[in-house]
Order: sequence, then structure tokens, then C-alpha cells
Amino acid sequence: MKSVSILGATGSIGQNTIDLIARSPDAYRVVALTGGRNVEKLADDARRLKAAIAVTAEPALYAELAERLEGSGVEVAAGPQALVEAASRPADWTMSAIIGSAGLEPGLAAIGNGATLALANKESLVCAGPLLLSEAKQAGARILPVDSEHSAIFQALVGEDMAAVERITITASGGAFRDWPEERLAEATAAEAATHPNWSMGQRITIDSASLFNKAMELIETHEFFGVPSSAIDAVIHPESIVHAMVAFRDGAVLAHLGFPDMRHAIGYALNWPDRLALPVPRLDLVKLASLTFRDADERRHPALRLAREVMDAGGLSGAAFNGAKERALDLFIEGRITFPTMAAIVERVLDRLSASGDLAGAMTIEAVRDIDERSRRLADEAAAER
Ligand SMILES: NC(=O)C1=CN([C@@H]2O[C@H](COP(=O)(O)OP(=O)(O)OC[C@H]3O[C@@H](n4cnc5c(N)ncnc54)[C@H](OP(=O)(O)O)[C@@H]3O)[C@@H](O)[C@H]2O)C=CC1
Ligand SMILES: CC(=O)[C@@H](O)[C@H](O)COP(=O)(O)O
Ligand SMILES: [Mn+2]
Repeated sequence: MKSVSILGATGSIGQNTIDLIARSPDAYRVVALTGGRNVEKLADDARRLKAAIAVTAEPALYAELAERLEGSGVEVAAGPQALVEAASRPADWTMSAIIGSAGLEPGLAAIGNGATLALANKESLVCAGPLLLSEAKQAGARILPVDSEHSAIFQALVGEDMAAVERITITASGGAFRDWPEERLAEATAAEAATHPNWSMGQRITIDSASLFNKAMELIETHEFFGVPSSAIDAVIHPESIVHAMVAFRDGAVLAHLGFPDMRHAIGYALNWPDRLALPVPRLDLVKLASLTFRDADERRHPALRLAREVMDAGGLSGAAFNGAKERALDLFIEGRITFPTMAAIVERVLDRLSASGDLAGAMTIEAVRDIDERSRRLADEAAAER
């Protein structure tokens, strides 16, 4: 029986993970389930899956969670520290699916177990890739990518020599606005941006898909996780989201990973790894699909991609600044305080300010990452106020 913890259990990835686990109740023992504001869902799943502990990140929701779980035998806790403590409890497999940089420290705590971390939380790699990977090495932990493109790359690389890799290409759906004229983007609302053409995901990553900040983060994630230079990584727009990534080798061969856009593919692969077991996902019918199309991902129309390249080349703490500023700019857009294109302008301004000060060249410690994360959010507010 495999022991599992799910960080971010109430979200889109968390619920897809629970869907897979709940289909084989005898195969899994659930250690920790964590959530944020949705304590109703957290309590229901903790009770149903007989979790050892349920934790909400919100201290103010402790009493409600405790009341909902009364008599269940599930231990209850609340707050960011309790969440880190629960993540550090021994489990064979932990899903890291908290949204944003809030997922970094719980992920690091899980790595401390020396077991397997299934990593959906791409922000961890963007903010602190070298730190995460070195902690995993030290603890003897394994990180398995869950982001669909990175799972695809990982699968294409099985048995391959990294020295033979010439190029890695990830695909982007183009998001909600891929067919909008550029001039209209300033009128885009958060509700419009939060409608994905192919994938069903949380609100924040869906808006990041529309701005291509999701793809920008994934370029950085590819660079950090697979150790490939930015010059050998790119993104192409692929409106069908059937091909997830392609790895080109020095002999001219290209291995592509295809699958219906359903995250249970990538989650299931990480859950069953190194085995490849049956999954309850729709099957591809290429004849019915008839064609797969690709277009250039224009870095002028999508400044997030250009900024990602700057971050990959600068290294150090620039990923933490990029992510912190992006997360804050996204809050401001969702609140209706800035326009859609202003998000990228704010991230660029914050990166310029912090790199000019030399502060992004410091050593990567968790304290330094936290400090840059906080400062970049404050600077994003200042940049928004100046506009
Ligand atoms: N959704 C997808 O298909 C994909 C997602 N990813 C990545 O996976 C991660 C999760 O995405 P997704 O599932 O869409 O996100 P959701 O918004 O659907 O879920 C986020 C989860 O994190 C919890 N949460 C929110 N804020 C905090 C916090 N401050 N501290 C602790 N927990 C918190 C939420 O709790 P609550 O809802 O209870 O408030 C919820 O459980 C992200 O990093 C995303 O980039 C990667 C590839 C695909
Ligand atoms: C499912 C997944 O991995 C998402 O990160 C996906 O990539 C989002 O789609 P976009 O290609 O629109 O960013
Ligand atoms: Mn992805």
C-alpha cells in the first residue's frame, strides 16, 4: 500500500489526483490533505479517504474544519506552519499542487522525507529551482514533473542520453485570446481570460495561459528541471493541445508526446511511475482530429516569453522576482485595477529595478527567495500606482 499526501487537495490538480486515488482505495493510505479556503471540500475528502490529517492554510477556518471533521478521527490543523509540518510527515508520494509560491516551503518539507514529490507547482522551480533540486539530491528524494509539458518531456527522455538532446519545444494553446487582435487586449476582463479553450484548470493558471505567463514559467521550468540552456528551448502555439512537448535529438529524430488534454495523464504517470498503468482518460482518434496545427509564438505579442528568456539567462534570484511580480500583477488584474497588457509591463519594470540594484545576484537560500518574493510584490504595487 502506497502512502500519499496531497498539498492543494481542493484545487483542480488536487481533485484530479483524488479522482485517481479514490478509484483504488485499497492501494493507497492517505496521510495529509491540505487546502485553503474550501474547507467543505477538504473535510468531505478527508473523511471519505480516511486521511490522517487535514490542514487548511487559513488559521481563521480552523474551527469550521474541526467542526466538519468532528468524530471522523481525522486530525485537524490550520495555518502555513501546520501545513509545512503536515507536508513533512512521512509519505511515499506527495502531490505538490498548491498554487503560487506558497507551494514552495511545503514542497521543500515533503522533499525532506526523501521520498517522491510529484511536482505540479511550477512556481517552486521558477522561484527556486536550484534550491529545490539540491535539497532533493541531499535528501535522496525524487521529483517527478506533473506539468503536462514536462511530464511529456520526461517521458520522451526515458532511456535517452541528455548529451544527444538538441532542442526541447513545449506547446502553448494560446489561451483565451489567441485569436483576438492585439489592440483589443487592453479591454480583456478577468472573466474572459479565465476561460481556457482546452483545459479545465484553476482560475489563476487559466489567466496565465491567456497572457502566456504560464508558458513563460514553463520555459523556465524546462530550463531548471532538465538543465537545458535557454537557447535550446522554445514554445510554439498549438491550438489543439494534443501534442504537449517535443524533444529533438542530434540525429534529427523528434519524439513528441500526444494525449487528450486531461491532467489525469500526467498525474497518473507520476503516481504509477515507473510503471505505466491503465488510466481513465479519453483516447485519441487522430483520424477524427484530422489535423494538428502549429504557429509561431511571437515574443513581441507575448512579452512574457521574452521576459522568461531574460530570467533563464540571468539566473540567480531573477525567477523569484519574475514570479512574485507576476503573482501580484495577476491579483491586480483579477481585482480590475490594471489592464491585461499591464501585467507584463509591471513584471518587466520590477525585474529591471531589482536587477539594477544587484539584488538578484545573491546566493539562493530560502530566506533570500522569500525576501525577493515579498519585495517584488511591493514593487509591483508601486509600478501599478505609477501608471
Ligand atoms: N490545473 C492544472 O491543470 C494544472 C496546474 N498546474 C499547477 O498546479 C498548481 C495548482 O494549480 P490548480 O490546481 O489549477 O490551482 P487551483 O487554484 O485549482 O488550486 C490551488 C490549491 O491551492 C490551495 N491554496 C491556495 N492558496 C493557498 C495558500 N496560500 N496556501 C496553501 N494552499 C493554498 C487551494 O485551496 P482552496 O481552493 O481550498 O482555497 C487549492 O487547494 C499550480 O502551481 C499550477 O501552475 C500545472 C499544470 C496543470
Ligand atoms: C495542463 C497544463 O499543463 C497547463 O499548464 C497547460 O499547459 C495550460 O495550457 P496553455 O498551453 O494554454 O498554457
Ligand atoms: Mn503546462
